[in-house]
Amino acid sequence: MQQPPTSHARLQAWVDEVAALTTPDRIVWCDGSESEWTGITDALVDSGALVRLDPAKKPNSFWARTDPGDVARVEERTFICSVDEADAGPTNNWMAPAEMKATMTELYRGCMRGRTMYVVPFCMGPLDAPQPMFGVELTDSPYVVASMRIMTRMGAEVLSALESSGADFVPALHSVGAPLEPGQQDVPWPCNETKYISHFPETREIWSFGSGYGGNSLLGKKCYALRIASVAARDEGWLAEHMLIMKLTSPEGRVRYIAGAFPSACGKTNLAMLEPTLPGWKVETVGDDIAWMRFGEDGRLWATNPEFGLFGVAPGTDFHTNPNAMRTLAQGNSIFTNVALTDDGDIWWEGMGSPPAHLTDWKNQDWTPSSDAPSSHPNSRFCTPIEQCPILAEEYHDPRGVPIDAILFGGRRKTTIPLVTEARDWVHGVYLGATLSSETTAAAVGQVGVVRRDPMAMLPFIGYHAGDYFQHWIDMAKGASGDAAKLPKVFYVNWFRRGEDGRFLWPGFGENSRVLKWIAERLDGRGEAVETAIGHVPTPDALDTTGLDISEADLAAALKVDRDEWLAEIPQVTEWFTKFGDKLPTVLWAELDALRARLTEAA
Ligand SMILES: Nc1nc2c(ncn2[C@@H]2O[C@H](COP(=O)(O)OP(=O)(O)OP(=O)(O)O)[C@@H](O)[C@H]2O)c(=O)[nH]1
Ligand SMILES: O=C([O-])CC(=O)C(=O)O
Ligand SMILES: [Mn+2]
Repeated sequence: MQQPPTSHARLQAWVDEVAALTTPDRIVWCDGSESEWTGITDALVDSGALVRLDPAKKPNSFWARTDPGDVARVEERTFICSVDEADAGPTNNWMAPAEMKATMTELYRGCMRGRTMYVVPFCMGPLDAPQPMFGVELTDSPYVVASMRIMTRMGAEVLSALESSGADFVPALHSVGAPLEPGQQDVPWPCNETKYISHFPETREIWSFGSGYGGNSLLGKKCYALRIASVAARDEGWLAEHMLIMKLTSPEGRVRYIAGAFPSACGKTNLAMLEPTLPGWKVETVGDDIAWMRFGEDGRLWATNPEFGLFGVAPGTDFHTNPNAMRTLAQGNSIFTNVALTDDGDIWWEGMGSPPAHLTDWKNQDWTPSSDAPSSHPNSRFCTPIEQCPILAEEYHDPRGVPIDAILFGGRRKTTIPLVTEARDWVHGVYLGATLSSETTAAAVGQVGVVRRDPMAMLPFIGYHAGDYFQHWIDMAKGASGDAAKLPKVFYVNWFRRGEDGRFLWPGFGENSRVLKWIAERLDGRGEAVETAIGHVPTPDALDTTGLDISEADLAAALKVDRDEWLAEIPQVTEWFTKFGDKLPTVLWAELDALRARLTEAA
């Protein structure tokens, strides 16, 4: 008798059960090998789903176009299916697990007909971690398999580690929801108008249906490493956060590790890969999107990046803004989705220098610089191996991670929020995170540019009640062996404040190193600041602006604490906090009261 593909009984039973429900033509157990990648990408090229880029320009790289209706995360269709509705809280969509499973089971029935079901064993974080974080994704999308090979550690090694440890894994089921009838011609981007991105926090399961877009389909990323992991983190006393992690070294050689939470498409990848304009300063990348943070034996908060690749916003990325991303991509082995294709087999997007005379746009139409619409979707993405990043920190590979000195919160705000503010203490820092606001971006389906609260940049990713999440953050102070000095210092940044003429006041990108320098000085107990009603803000002189082309007026406007703008925030924050009822930690109400009092006193 033939050996079953795995000795892991629970995995085998689940694969059999899903196959019986979804009825794929065949099942492939992915080993993650080079030859498997070649086979999958060759087949996608043959079917027209991918276009191979010119190997002289981007070796082993591909251009993908989605269905125009499947370009971003679908927050309206994302569900936290806790047993008790109250556990999902006011910021999540909820459906009872049994009801969701009944609904989705009918959608899944026969949904892989005519397709291959791939079994993708993956591990979030290093495989040699003390407790490797396993998952297995079942998917009928070869695009997802290829992308998962870039974004996670996956394949035979993971499966054998899973088998030999007998460890548990997060089962993550994905289907594009587009069965093929015999003889039916496939489309380049199969998907379904009906979409569900469902999470079952108690049983740690993920069910995704109808979308092939990365944020909805690469289930190790947002679904596992944020939504499911945030629940595990609450239960076990750690944090799963939407954060970049960077290593910052001063000219004197002093190393600081900084984590930063900015909402989707608000600058994490760019800050994580920053090339400082200040001489002698060095930035190295540990992570660009997700941080898992646990207390070490030393009482400090240590962060790891569970991912293996970068799934970054393409538009705006070029040699001036993010040279290290360009160098990463130049090495190839990447998938570009919804960008434009040049006539000579390379990729292009808005922000990458002056446009060529002709392109094929993300909708596969001819495009010229006189075209009305952009050539690339604003949420077009590159998917590329993080190990190709030329400034990857060696600590990336260390399962212990790095001890975090500072946490930055930041959003995209035209007004109100100064370039940088240091929190007064940990609880005030949690208040800043809990009230973080940002203009919406193209990373999620819906209106762009609307200011909304996005607490800790986790609004779409908290897998439970956000009020409990705030309390969990406050309780982290107890985890630092009671020694508050060991907690990271919290800062609030805004690279996106604008002048009355609509210009960005601050040049951003590599120039953000000047703000990082001030933060490092504050960590050293140096750095000039004024104590304002909202926290400690640098004096214009305290920022190193040597060689920077910025007017005094713009710098002052970027740093300004405008009392009226801040007073106008108070009723909005009150309304926001009221949503959480008695789940809102009372210390956060106290922070709001204290802020109001300070603002009024300052009058
Ligand atoms: N003006 C300005 N724009 C920036 C800055 N940093 C990033 N951006 C732009 O903001 C957009 C998104 O930046 P990313 O760094 O990809 O955002 P992210 O936070 O990693 O986003 P997700 O991958 O969606 O979580 C890009 O178009 C960038 O060019 C900055 O300092 N100033
Ligand atoms: O998940 C995605 O599609 C990309 C991402 O990082 C985000 O939206 O924050
Ligand atoms: Mn993200």
